[in-house]
Amino acid sequence: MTTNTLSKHVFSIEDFNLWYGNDQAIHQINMEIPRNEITAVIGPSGCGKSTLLKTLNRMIETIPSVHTSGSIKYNNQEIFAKKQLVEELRTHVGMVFQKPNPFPKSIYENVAYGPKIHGIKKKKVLDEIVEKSLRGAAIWDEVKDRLNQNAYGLSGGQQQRICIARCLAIEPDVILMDEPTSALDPISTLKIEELIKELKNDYTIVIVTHNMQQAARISDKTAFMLNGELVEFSDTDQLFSNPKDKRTEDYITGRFG
Ligand SMILES: Nc1ncnc2c1ncn2[C@@H]1O[C@H](COP(=O)(O)OP(=O)(O)OP(=O)(O)O)[C@@H](O)[C@H]1O
Repeated sequence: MTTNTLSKHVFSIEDFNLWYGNDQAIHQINMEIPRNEITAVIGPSGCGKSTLLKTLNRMIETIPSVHTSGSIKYNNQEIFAKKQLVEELRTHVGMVFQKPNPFPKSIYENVAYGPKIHGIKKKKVLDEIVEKSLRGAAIWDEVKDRLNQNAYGLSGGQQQRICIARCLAIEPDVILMDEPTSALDPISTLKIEELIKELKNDYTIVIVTHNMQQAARISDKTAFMLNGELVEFSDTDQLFSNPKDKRTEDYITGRFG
């Protein structure tokens, strides 16, 4: 897989279905995720948001009962193709989780971990990557004097920005975020939201959120899912002000969910 020629849509999802054993969790989804934009995925609990997100970097395959049909192309190449190496896909498509999950290591080691695994050994190069990534995650000034301290000593919001820095250190193309602020207080949430808006200059972001206001605040496009189906996928302004589907309208006006 090469990212030399970048497609307009990072992901093209066609007739995609997913089952956990006999239970179908995703039904016939068609969707194109635009490059350098923020796409939010919203919908009630259990509608399949996380499942869809975790499929995009094939994280879902860690669950043995999962099987799929249809096609998902990343940068014009089928992610399920036999020749596609999962590790390679995941260097292009990074992920940030709901709960900050730093390693029990120093701040520096958390960020240097990915580049080291990819064979970078020179201290000077690693130092540069660590600084650039921490700056990119808007946390450099807060931690620059304590890079050797354990990341567990940071607040939840700071830990989440360390996890974003860890993700940036592998120079991804896309960042998947699974409810990245749901474990954070309002001030940390705002900081992460500001950061996400800045990151879209350099990355494509797909974010799952329970929080409709958050989707409205930060995303360019919003996908509304219900019972494993993609009900509506539109520009965020349009989806919240003038939804095309009655089910979207009912959800965003709080009639269910
Ligand atoms: N590991 C699993 N094994 C079996 N079924 C699963 C598994 N994970 C999720 N499911 C089922 O798949 C469906 C979609 O779940 P998913 O977690 O993707 O929804 P979600 O919209 O992200 O929900 P939430 O907002 O509560 O996180 C649900 O019916 C769920 O019970």
